[in-house]
Amino acid sequence: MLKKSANWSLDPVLTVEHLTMRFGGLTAVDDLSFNVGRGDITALIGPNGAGKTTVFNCVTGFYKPTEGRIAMRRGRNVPDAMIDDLTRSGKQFEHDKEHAVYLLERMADFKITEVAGVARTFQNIRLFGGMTVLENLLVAQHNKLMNASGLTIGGLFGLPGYRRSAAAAKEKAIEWLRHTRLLERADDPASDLPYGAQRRLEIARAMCTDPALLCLDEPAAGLNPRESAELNTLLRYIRDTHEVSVLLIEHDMGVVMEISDHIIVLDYGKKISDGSAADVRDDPKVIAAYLGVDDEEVEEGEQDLGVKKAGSPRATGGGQGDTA
Ligand SMILES: Nc1ncnc2c1ncn2[C@@H]1O[C@H](COP(=O)(O)OP(=O)(O)OP(=O)(O)O)[C@@H](O)[C@H]1O
Repeated sequence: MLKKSANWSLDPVLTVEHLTMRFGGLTAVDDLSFNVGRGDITALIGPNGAGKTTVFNCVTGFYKPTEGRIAMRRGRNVPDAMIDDLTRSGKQFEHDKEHAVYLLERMADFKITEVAGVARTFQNIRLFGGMTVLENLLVAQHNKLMNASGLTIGGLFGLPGYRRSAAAAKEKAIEWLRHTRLLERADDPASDLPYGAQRRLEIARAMCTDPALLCLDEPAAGLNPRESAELNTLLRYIRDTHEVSVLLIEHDMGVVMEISDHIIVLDYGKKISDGSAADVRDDPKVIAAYLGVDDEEVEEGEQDLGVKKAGSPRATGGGQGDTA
């Protein structure tokens, strides 16, 4: 069952405003604004080259946007005024007793994960292949452990605080191995896992950093139908049980339409639709630009919509059959 309330306008966890990213003469993301609702699964979709990965890279600090504000909001109903005050202050983040705001465009990528609570997975799996499955999850918690050690050798060799944190890190890793059905493979090298299991391990690793927002870049790519169904169950579990908001890029429309509370559609770096799965599915702009019409019809649709090409060639066939 999909949730009905429009969390993205009532209580956003992420607010992206006027985001623009230029690479030389190419505008990959063009004055884009959208919200991600707290506790929602939000999908960012669009044809190949629409700018989805560039948006992800801006949100997670891999790119510094050319223009725009990206505000991560922790705590319920963060007042807009708090974000405006922070923007004027020139600081990266601010908090009071109930809320915290982080301006991600001002923060380094590691701080976005560690401090602002945004975790991500990649289109191309990036695990430590030579390490065991369990070690991959412990490494993800390295920073927390180093802090618990007091950053001293003495700490590493025996402070009770460090021992407690090490035990908690292992417990958390085992919990996520269980949720992702990888416990039996805990001692195997990560590179020995089949592809679908490596994708689940990436999600487990991201969850071990205790994120408030989990960003997944094509999590269903390369999965078979059974694995895609399992992914849906896992993402719902993460949303419902751990109160984590999820933002995903996905080409598999079966996955997107089934699990998304909210869908944002990009074409040539601009937002062309934004709403529930039903709203987006029935939107003629989306059908023209994305959902499997041939090139000629896409051209006509774009002319009708006045969508301006960014000057880059777009790969054809960026539909659901592409990567699934
Ligand atoms: N680092 C970069 N340097 C130059 N151009 C880039 C860079 N990254 C992305 N682009 C260009 O920006 C545009 C948007 O690319 P992006 O990868 O964000 O699209 P996408 O929607 O994620 O596509 P796909 O579905 O194929 O992954 C494309 O024209 C791409 O070639």
